Amino acid sequence: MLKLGAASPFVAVERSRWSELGAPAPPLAYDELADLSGLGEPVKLAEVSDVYVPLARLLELRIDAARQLSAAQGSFLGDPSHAVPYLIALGGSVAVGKSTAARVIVRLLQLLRPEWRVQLVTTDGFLLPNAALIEKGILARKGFPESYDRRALLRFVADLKSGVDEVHAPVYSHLSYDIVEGETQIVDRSDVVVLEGVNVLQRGSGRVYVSDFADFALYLDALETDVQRWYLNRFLALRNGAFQNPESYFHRYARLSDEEAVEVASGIWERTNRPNLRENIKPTRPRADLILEKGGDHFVSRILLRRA
Ligand SMILES: Nc1ncnc2c1ncn2[C@@H]1O[C@H](COP(=O)(O)OP(=O)(O)O)[C@@H](O)[C@H]1O
Ligand SMILES: CC(C)(COP(=O)(O)O)[C@@H](O)C(=O)NCCC(=O)O
Repeated sequence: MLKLGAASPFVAVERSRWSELGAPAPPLAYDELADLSGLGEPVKLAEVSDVYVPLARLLELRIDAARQLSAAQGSFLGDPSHAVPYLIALGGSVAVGKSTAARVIVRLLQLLRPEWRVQLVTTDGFLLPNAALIEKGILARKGFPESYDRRALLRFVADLKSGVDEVHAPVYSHLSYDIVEGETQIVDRSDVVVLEGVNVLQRGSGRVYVSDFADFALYLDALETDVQRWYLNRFLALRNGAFQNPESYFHRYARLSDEEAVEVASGIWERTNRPNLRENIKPTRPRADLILEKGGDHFVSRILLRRA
């Protein structure tokens, strides 16, 4: 392990050392991995066994320890505690690979502990509907802090962590590029919830933040030029796939040439996602408990872990 200097709260673990932790790997077939992956290349099996399996083992250890602590404190207080879900927050830029990593982590936790109910929630469900963003003149700032119903998101995590039996999250569609009216995701009887989104580690002007309710916070990091490339590639893949659907908000981009599509996506990146990364997302990195640093090939090269 590498010390990052006396003032750093993190220790750095090189991939080679990290990959030796927490073996053996639970069985995860290539086909299943392809299903869990996003639009691009499937996540490599080596990436799962070297990076995500040790991560899932570490999370398993921390979840067990948190449960023991909660039970011990409950018996000290003479108040057997009502089990509440363990909340894992996963933040990072648009297109850095959060949804992909979150799906892999959820699946590995399910394989490691089949008795646990593990659910995935994405914060895009808490975006304001397009009509409200248009009214406020901030449609081009989708993903910025003010584009979310922050109070509803805070309420959601507060309810979850205070043991409310059934909590509802609104649902966002990347196809219609809008909130799906009347649809909700039910989170109930969960042992573990992974909450993924650009904003999970952000703080506003309030006194309480989403991260106050997170038991463990992950930040997925990469060079901005790499993330931009992944964003453009995903946009090109969407143009060949989802955008062809007439229901898609971006259907008007379905017939763009490669060059035109890159120009449109670069514009969205430069006007919206890059400034959001610089102003609102990257500054949350030091709040994480664990940072995964990815190289240009999506491989995690280094892990920074907050000292326990
Ligand atoms: N580990 C990985 N290996 C290969 N490709 C990946 C990996 N993680 C993400 N990607 C690709 O990068 C793009 C962005 O990933 P995604 O999970 O959609 O990002 P986010 O949820 O952060 O916006 C997608 O096209 C996805 O297929
Ligand atoms: C809705 C999002 C902010 C969600 O980001 P996520 O947390 O899923 O990475 C993003 O997908 C988005 O739509 N950004 C707006 C600009 C764009 O179309 O890329």
